[in-house]
Amino acid sequence: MTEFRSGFACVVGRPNAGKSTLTNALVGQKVAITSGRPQTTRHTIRGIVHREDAQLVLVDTPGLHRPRTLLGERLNDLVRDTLSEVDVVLFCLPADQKVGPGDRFIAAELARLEVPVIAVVTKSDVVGRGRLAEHLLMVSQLGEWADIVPVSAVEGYQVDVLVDVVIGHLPPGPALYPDGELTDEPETVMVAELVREAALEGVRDELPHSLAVVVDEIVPREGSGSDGRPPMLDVRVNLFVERDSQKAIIIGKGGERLRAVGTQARQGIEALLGTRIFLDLHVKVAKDWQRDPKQLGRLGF
Ligand SMILES: Nc1nc2c(ncn2[C@@H]2O[C@H](COP(=O)(O)OP(=O)(O)OP(=O)(O)O)[C@@H](O)[C@H]2O)c(=O)[nH]1
Repeated sequence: MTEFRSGFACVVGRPNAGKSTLTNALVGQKVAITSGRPQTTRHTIRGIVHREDAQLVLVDTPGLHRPRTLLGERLNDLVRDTLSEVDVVLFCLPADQKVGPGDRFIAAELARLEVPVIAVVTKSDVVGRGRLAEHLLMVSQLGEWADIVPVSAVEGYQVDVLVDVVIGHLPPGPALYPDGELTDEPETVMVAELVREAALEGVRDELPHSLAVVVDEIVPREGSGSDGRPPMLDVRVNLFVERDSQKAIIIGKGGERLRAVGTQARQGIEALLGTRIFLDLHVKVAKDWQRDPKQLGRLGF
């Protein structure tokens, strides 16, 4: 049995180099779920690659992710810190563009690090073999790379090879994060809290005590995310009240109030999850749920 490996990587490269598309191809659909979630690392997690034998956590590099500013300035200490804290750096160099001053600038900065850097030649599907070979040669002369891997994130070409190569550079260690979307307790609790807050805005009386909000599921919308943007998420939430009269209050005349609740909650949830969502709210009556142990359990109390 091979030893389990885990660690952090970040993807760098000049604007339009294919960083986001590559990140999404590496992590499949999980990127949106994990984006914007600060955890034990103080860096924002862009996605997690879960495998039988390894876990790779892709983190954002402040500044290098907005390389337009980078080209004008020196890399600041923060960026250098981040880059020296990860286990491996993926440097994207698009095959359809000549190695230019922007790439040389980043290469020079990366040369100062101790961390292994993998040169990833992105978009190899858009050029012929001759051009690709030429580009690989130019890239190999640009610096000291731990590996050079040509990929096409759009066609999925060599993405698995790249994952193997990256994991080869990770230290042995246990998984850092749980597998599976909904195991992330704090996130679903926060989503429920945002809905609850919106639903209770302007209402008084006993309703606050009678309302239980439960996140049913958070799943990526099928087919979304192929454009390089984080996938859109379907967020389904149940609002449990104790009486029909309370249900009527939450829903409002012609559903007007529930729509307003949805609009308000959606803004907060999108900011939290860092992606577009479709928020599906269902109001249900669970009679006297507060006094019923079975129901309490089901509602997460
Ligand atoms: N044909 C092809 N196009 C690609 C590939 N990867 C990315 N692209 C396209 O290249 C463009 C830039 O890709 P992004 O992933 O947004 O690049 P980025 O480096 O994240 O860009 P910035 O956010 O500006 O730094 C998009 O139009 C992608 O669709 C690829 O493997 N093949």
